[in-house]
Amino acid sequence: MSSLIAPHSFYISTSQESQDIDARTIQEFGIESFTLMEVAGYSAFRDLIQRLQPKSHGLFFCGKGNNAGDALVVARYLLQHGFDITAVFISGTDDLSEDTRKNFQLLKRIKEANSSIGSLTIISSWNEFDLHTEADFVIDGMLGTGLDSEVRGDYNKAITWSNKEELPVYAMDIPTGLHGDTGKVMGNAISADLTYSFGTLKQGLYLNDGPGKAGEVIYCELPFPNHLKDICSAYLLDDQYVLAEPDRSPRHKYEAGVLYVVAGSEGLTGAAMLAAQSAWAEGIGAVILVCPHGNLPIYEKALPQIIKKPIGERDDYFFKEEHTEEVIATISEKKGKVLIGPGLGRNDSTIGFVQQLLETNEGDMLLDADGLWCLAQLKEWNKPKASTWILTPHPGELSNLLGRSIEDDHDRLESVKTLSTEKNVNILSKGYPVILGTPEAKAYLTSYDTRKFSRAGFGDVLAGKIGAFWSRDNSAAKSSALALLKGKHILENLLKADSSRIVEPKDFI
Ligand SMILES: NC(=O)C1=CN([C@@H]2O[C@H](COP(=O)(O)OP(=O)(O)OC[C@H]3O[C@@H](n4cnc5c(N)ncnc54)[C@H](O)[C@@H]3O)[C@@H](O)[C@H]2O)[C@@H](O)CC1
Ligand SMILES: [K+]
Repeated sequence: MSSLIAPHSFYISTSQESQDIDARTIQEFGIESFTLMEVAGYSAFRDLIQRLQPKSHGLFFCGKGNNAGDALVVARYLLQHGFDITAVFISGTDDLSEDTRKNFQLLKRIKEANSSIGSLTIISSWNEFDLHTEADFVIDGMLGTGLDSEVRGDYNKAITWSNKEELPVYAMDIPTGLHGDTGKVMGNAISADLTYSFGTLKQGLYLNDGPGKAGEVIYCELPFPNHLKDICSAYLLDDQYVLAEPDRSPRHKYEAGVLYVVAGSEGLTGAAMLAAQSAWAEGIGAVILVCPHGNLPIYEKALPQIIKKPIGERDDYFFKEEHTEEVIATISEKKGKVLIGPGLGRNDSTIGFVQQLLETNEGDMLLDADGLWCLAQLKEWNKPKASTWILTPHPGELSNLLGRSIEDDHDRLESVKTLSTEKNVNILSKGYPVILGTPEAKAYLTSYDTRKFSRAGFGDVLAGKIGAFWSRDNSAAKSSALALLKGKHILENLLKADSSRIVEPKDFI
C-alpha cells in the first residue's frame, strides 16, 4: 500500500526543532555555524539576484542575532555584484552575535579592499536612519527563530515604516514579528513578498497570519545531516512526492476500486449525489450508493452510472436503527471502502443507526459531515481495531469531536496530531491550511489557498474523491493527499482561465 514519504525539502519545523538540528549539526558533525550562515545567505543571494534589478539599492534591516548575519552574507554578495547596500542596525553594532559580527567585519573589509564595487552605508540605529532614503528593496534580517516576545522598541518602528513603503520585502527565514511556531503576529510583523526559509520550512509560515505575512516561501537547503531532521513531524504537502508513485493499473472493474457511499436523506439528496459523482469521475470500478429506499426515484433519474442499493421500505426517507444489519450486509458484498455521512441528516434514529454501524462494522470507513456529527454525540468512541478510519472535519466538527472550541490554526494543528494519534485515525482537518493528521503523529499541511472551497458542497466532492483514491489501494493518508492536490490543480486551471471566477462544487466533478 503506497504511503506518504516527504523529501527533506518539505519538512516543517518549529523554532526549537530547527535550533536543535542546527546545534547537533555543529556539535556532532563539526560543520561550523559560520558555514551554515554562509550557505544560508549564499542560497538566498542565488535566488535574489535573478529577481532584482541589476545594481539597484537595497536596505538591509538587521537585528543583532544570527538572522542579521544571514542578511549580511546576502549584502556581501550583492555588493560585489555592484549593488548599493545600506545596512541599518536596529539594536546598534556593539552587541552582535559572534557570527554576525564576523560577517559585519567581512562586509566592511570587502568594501575597503574594492572601491569599484557598490556603495556601503552603515547606520547604527533606527534614529539615524533617514526615513526618506530612496531604495529599491528591503532585506529583513531583524528577527528570525530567536523572537521570544512581542516585538520591542525600534523593531516596531522599522516594521511599521517598511509596511507603509511600497518596496518589495525579502525576509530571511521568517518575517520579523511573525512567531515561528504559531504563525501569529507578535504585536507587529513585517509584510514580506518572499521569505527564504533556511534548513527546514518554519511552521509559522503556514499557520494563522503566516501565509499573509510571508508571501512566497522559498526553501534554502543547509548542510544538515538528513537524519537530524527526523525530529520534525510536519510536512508540506506537494505533488513532487505525492504523485511520484503511479496508481496500480486495474484488471477488473471491481479491482479498479469499489466505493460504497452511505448517504442522503429527504431534502439532502444533493450531498449524496455530489459525493457519488465526484468519486465516479475518478474512474474507479464502481460507486455504490446505499440509500433509504424512499429516495431511490431521485437517484434513478440523476445518477444513471451509479449502482443504487435501496435500504428498508419504500416509505423510508432517512436511515434508521433497524437498517443497520441490512446496510452492513450490503457494504460487505464486495471488497471496498465506505464513505458515510453526506446529507444523512440528524434524525435521532439516524444517529442511532450511524453509531451502531461505527461500532460494529469492521471495514474501512471515511466519515464526513453528518457522519461526524453522529460520532461526536458519543461520549466515548473508538474505531474497531481492524479497520482504518478517515475523518474529514471542518473546524466546527473538529471542535465537536474534541469537546472544546479550537482557538486558532496552531491549536488546530496540535489537536489534530493528538487526536489522530490517540484514536489511531487519519484526520483531514479542513481550513486554511488543510491539516492532514495520521495515526503516527505526522501532519501534512497544504500551502495553497483553500478558502475558495468553503462553500456548501465542496466537502461532499472532496469526500467522494478521497473515497475514490482510497478504494484503489492507496493508503488513507495518500488518498487524502491525492484528493487535495486534485482540487488544487482543478482550481489552478479554472483561475488561469479567469482569475476572478467563483468556483462551484460541480466544477470539480
Ligand atoms: N538552522 C538554523 O538555526 C540557522 C539559523 N540561522 C539564522 O539564525 C536565526 C536565528 O538566530 P538567533 O537565534 O540569533 O535569533 P534572531 O536573530 O532571530 O534574534 C535573536 C535576537 O533578537 C532579540 N529579540 C528576541 N525577541 C525580540 C523581540 N520581541 N523584540 C526585539 N528583539 C528581540 C534577542 O534578544 C536576540 O538578541 C534564524 O532565524 C536564521 O535566520 C542561519 O544563520 C543558519 C542556520
Ligand atoms: K527576518
